[in-house]
Amino acid sequence: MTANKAEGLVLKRYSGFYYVQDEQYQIYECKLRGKIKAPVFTGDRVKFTPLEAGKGILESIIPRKNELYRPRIANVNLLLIIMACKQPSPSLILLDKLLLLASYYRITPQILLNKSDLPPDSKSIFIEDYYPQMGLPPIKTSAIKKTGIDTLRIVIENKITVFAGPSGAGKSSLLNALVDGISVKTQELSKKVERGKHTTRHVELYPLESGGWIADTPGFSQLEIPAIKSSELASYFNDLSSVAEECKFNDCLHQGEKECAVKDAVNEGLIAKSRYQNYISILEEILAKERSYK
Ligand SMILES: Nc1nc2c(ncn2[C@@H]2O[C@H](COP(=O)(O)OP(=O)(O)OP(=O)(O)O)[C@@H](O)[C@H]2O)c(=O)[nH]1
Ligand SMILES: [Zn+2]
Repeated sequence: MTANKAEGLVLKRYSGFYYVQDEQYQIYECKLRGKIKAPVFTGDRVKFTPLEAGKGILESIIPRKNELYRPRIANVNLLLIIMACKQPSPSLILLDKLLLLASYYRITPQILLNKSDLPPDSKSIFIEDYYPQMGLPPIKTSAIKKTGIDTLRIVIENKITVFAGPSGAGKSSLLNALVDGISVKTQELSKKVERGKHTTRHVELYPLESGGWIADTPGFSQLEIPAIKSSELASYFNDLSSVAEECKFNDCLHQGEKECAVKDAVNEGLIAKSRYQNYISILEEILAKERSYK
């Protein structure tokens, strides 16, 4: 029995069926083996038994690397954080929150600055200067001029990618540039994206012909801060955590304390003020939540 089992990736669930893509890019319409009780997510890697005529039986879920609940998707490899160089000006708080979420859910983040055909504004220049020091060099694209798209293709190759970013940054335009003239499936995606009509409940993965899958979802539509303790927040900020060890107090929150290495580093210009301010504003949100639970 086990000899003819195959491995595949769940692209979507639709009216009781799971659409599973195998390693040869064949798609099978699978029913669930009765004994599976745990919910199957889009993005799950599964074992299945192929049957005739593109049908199959989904047998088991291979353990997940990560899982998101809103949207519900498993095994995301890349969070593509899309900001425009200007129009709209990049949102640094959104960027830092998305980086925090990526780190919390153990998803590799990639910053992308779109609209590189326009002169960048000061925040965009800041992102290009500062974030590479944290190991986060942005890629630059112009969805309109079609520049940087090949670099983006390489970055997302063979990965499950979720797009995120403010309205107007160019997410739909980039998707359209990526899927330009490709398969029917992906053209459906670009149409869908244009209409901007997707529910977050049924996430669908679209295979790109150049390799990789893009989730049909705005990604982290809910920017709720996950259950991080106030004492752990700084550990998710690479630039803060690297100096936090030198704080006088082990439990320093880098807020009102005296002799805080983080605050010193901010005053010396080693840590960006915006990063520190965004840390403090998220910290205050978490502290307020913690107080309300007491
Ligand atoms: N100059 C320039 N304009 C762009 C570029 N990419 C997108 N735009 C324009 O920016 C506007 C917003 O682009 P969208 O692709 O709709 O942005 P979005 O991020 O999908 O926005 P939402 O659907 O609201 O989340 C449109 O008018 C695009 O034509 C670019 O690379 N350069
Ligand atoms: Zn401190």
